[in-house]
Amino acid sequence: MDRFEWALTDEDLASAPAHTPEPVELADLQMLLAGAYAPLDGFMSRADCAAVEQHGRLPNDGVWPLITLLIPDVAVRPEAKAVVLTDPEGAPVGALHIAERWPARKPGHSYLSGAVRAYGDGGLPFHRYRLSAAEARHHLHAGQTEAPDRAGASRVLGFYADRPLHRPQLAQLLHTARQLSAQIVLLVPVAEPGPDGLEQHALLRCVLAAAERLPDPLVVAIPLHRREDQFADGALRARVAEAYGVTHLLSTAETIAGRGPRVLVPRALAYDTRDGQWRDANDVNPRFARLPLTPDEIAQLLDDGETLPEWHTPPGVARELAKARPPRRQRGLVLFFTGLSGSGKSTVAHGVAEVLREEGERSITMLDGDVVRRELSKGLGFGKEDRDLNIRRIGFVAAEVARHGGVAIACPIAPYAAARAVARAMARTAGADFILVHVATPLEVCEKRDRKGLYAKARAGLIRGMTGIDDPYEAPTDAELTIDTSQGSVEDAVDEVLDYLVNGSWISLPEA
Ligand SMILES: Nc1ncnc2c1ncn2[C@@H]1O[C@H](COP(=O)(O)OS(=O)(=O)O)[C@@H](OP(=O)(O)O)[C@H]1O
Ligand SMILES: Nc1ncnc2c1ncn2[C@@H]1O[C@H](COP(=O)(O)OP(=O)(O)O)[C@@H](O)[C@H]1O
Repeated sequence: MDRFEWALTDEDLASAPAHTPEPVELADLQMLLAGAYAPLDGFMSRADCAAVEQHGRLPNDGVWPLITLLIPDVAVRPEAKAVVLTDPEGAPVGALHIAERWPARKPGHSYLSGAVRAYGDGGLPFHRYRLSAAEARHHLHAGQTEAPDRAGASRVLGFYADRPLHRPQLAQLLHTARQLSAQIVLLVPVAEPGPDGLEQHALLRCVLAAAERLPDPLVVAIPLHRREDQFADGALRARVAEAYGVTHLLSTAETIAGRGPRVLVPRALAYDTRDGQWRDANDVNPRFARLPLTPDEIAQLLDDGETLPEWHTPPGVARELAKARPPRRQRGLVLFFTGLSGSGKSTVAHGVAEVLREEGERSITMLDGDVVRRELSKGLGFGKEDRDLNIRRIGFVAAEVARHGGVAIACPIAPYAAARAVARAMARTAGADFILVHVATPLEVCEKRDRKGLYAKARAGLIRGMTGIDDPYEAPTDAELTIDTSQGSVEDAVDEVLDYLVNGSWISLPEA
């Protein structure tokens, strides 16, 4: 592994170009700064990258994913000695002393390697829980109450809390910590929403509520980002845990390889209704056993507005989860119609909005095509880039509406799947639901309707780039609902959408 030198002056940094890295790179930077990737002290060198790509590991070291920084050449000129790395708001987080630069496969881009240092005050949410590896080890050392074991080392039991802890996980942790006489460290990954989509602050609050039930645990927020590769993720988790002083890792991950803490696979527990204890599932008479709820069962209870049962979830955790995932009736919702011009998106969307307004339970924001193009996307055309930008803007506004519990109804053509996926992701990140309705009326019918005469003009060659004629429409494969307005009345189409919303508990309507 290459070790890097840091030899930059304040003037070097003051005149260095700035660049906002991708979220994974920014998370890696923060991990490097926290000493969480020790012994790695900077973005990987070219030789290290080659080793990882070929063998999945660094020379004389264990399994590693690539820890790289890719920059556009225009952002950082070849003669630059350093680059200041900023968070998405532009606040500096760290600086890189460029040791090496080599061209990437992506045209116009290069990789940079070298040592990193903290710089500026950006990128520090979860401040109180963001301990560096050294601070965590110091804290654990100071908090040692148990005598060191025979080998002279004290034990630290680590657990990655990327989901809220319920009673079974708490029981497993307590049991294992007692057996080992170990202190407990809860590592909460906060670089991105959890695997079930739980927003990071909500996750941390859930973990803190659960932590009250453990004996003096150390809760650490770490900016660890998942990769595509589960194997590399597992290895990285073990390595980071080790850097934070963990000697034993309670983990369900199948693939934690190589060196690092001892990985303990927890026993399956069941709740014994006779005495209210969680114990080894094999030791509970099946007649009196309740198994832990699955993530899907928990999600269903929350969607329906049920309180999570006390035998399974401490009330403090249940309260936090109910706030983070309110019942669908109160949760923000983006209802996104897509389809060809004239397919009926606008007519059906307005029909649905009208019923919801009459009902009066929810606040409705209509992002109508014409209004959006006038107010939000004025000046944009119908080339791919402009259409994508239009959908991105709609997705952003819709997600903000939904973040605060509102219902946003949008009805653009949105011909490109990737742009629709961006809108979906923005809604999810805002803690809202996203329902894609494909208004799949056949082109011939849309063309016959031709309310604005655009199809006729397109056929006559008077306008270009008309969706469905000489511009693409990528039919969704991920629509929650598909309707065809060539069959049936407007009312039928509106009812189809309303039925879907009622059946999924997003709304309730009085019986007709
Ligand atoms: N070239 C071309 N292709 C498609 N549509 C065109 C075009 N030029 C203008 N129009 C009119 O603009 C409306 C579509 O705008 P959108 O904002 O929904 O389009 S997109 O989602 O950004 O692709 C669309 O309105 P709707 O009929 O309500 O869909 C058209 O009337
Ligand atoms: N079942 C139906 N659902 C929706 N629209 C219908 C239906 N039957 C006929 N139409 C007509 O089709 C046209 C659809 O236009 P519009 O809603 O503006 O489409 P879009 O927003 O997709 O461009 C309207 O004139 C509407 O009255």
